[in-house]
Amino acid sequence: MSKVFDKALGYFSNDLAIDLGTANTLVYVKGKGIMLDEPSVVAVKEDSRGKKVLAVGHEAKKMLGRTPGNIVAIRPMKDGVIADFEITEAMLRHFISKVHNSRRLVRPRIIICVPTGITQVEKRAVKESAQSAGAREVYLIEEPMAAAIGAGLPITEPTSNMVVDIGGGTTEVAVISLAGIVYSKSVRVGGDKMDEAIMQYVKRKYNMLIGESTAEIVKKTIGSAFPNAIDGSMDLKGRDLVTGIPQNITITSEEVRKAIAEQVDAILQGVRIALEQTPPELAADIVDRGIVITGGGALLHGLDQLLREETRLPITVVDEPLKAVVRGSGIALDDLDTYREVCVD
Ligand SMILES: Nc1ncnc2c1ncn2[C@@H]1O[C@H](COP(=O)(O)OP(=O)(O)OP(=O)(O)O)[C@@H](O)[C@H]1O
Repeated sequence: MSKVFDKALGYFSNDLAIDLGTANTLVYVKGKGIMLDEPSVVAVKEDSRGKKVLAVGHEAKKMLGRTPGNIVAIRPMKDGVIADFEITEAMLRHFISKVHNSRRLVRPRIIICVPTGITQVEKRAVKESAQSAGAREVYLIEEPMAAAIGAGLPITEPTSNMVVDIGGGTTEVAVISLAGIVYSKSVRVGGDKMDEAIMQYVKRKYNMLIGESTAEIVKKTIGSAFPNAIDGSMDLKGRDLVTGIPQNITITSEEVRKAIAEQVDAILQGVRIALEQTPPELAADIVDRGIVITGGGALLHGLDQLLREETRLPITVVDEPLKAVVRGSGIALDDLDTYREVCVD
């Protein structure tokens, strides 16, 4: 294991950058790269003695919707912020010890990403959660800033860049110039609400219940934001709500596109409002440079086409959009002296 010498403390330390997302948590270890990429899910057993964590990450996600009575699979982050403090801390502690191979090292410095729209109380919750999980110092970086750094945009130059980061719980639209966020808008709509909309559609149209993991697979496989961006269908198994008997249905990409249209439209509205409210000098840069889209939602078929059609601007999907935020936070961690100014209190 390569380690980085911490001059200030005279120890070897393994500092971390964490993208603590609603859907996924990714961890970058200084000097090593992205060492963990797991769903933000924790399986918890609850009895008279209290709560016990049974599984975290991939293992816990497999249990979603399949758990017996006293075991629940919890997603402790909701809409980009901590919904369950205790479970978030347990999840962070588990992930930190996993990347450190359970070795006791000097307590790490941690950069952790937060959405732009969150309150001071919510920021404090993230900091305290990371401290309780073992951090000695915690720096916060806003997700679109991290995404912009991860996308290789020239964030310190006096030119503006627009980033749209579409995650599980939130969509963040930000205009960045001279190492600061000049304008930002956070919409609490992302991939999770699309999954819910697919579940609702199947329930309404076919009288059938499907789980959120199935809805997510449908979205990723045949979901789209633009007509004819993908053509196909999927067979789904579920339970008939009336008879209670397992049944099969076939759902088409066109049906899925319509089912998630409201959520896609909310994202588009967020981008439109951001463009309208961006100061004119900065807007001129955006006309030239266009918009960069990041986050898992950027992978939705045809979303780039839709944004191109509706805004008439150049749209670029960043490479490996699910990793842009953690990549950017990692770059900031590797050169904290330069990037400290982009961190927020
Ligand atoms: N190929 C794909 N097509 C459509 N959506 C996808 C695809 N791959 C991943 N997603 C969606 O992207 C979302 C996860 O993205 P990401 O990991 O960037 O979010 P997050 O950082 O966990 O959430 P947030 O930023 O809201 O806290 C999920 O809703 C997931 O279903």
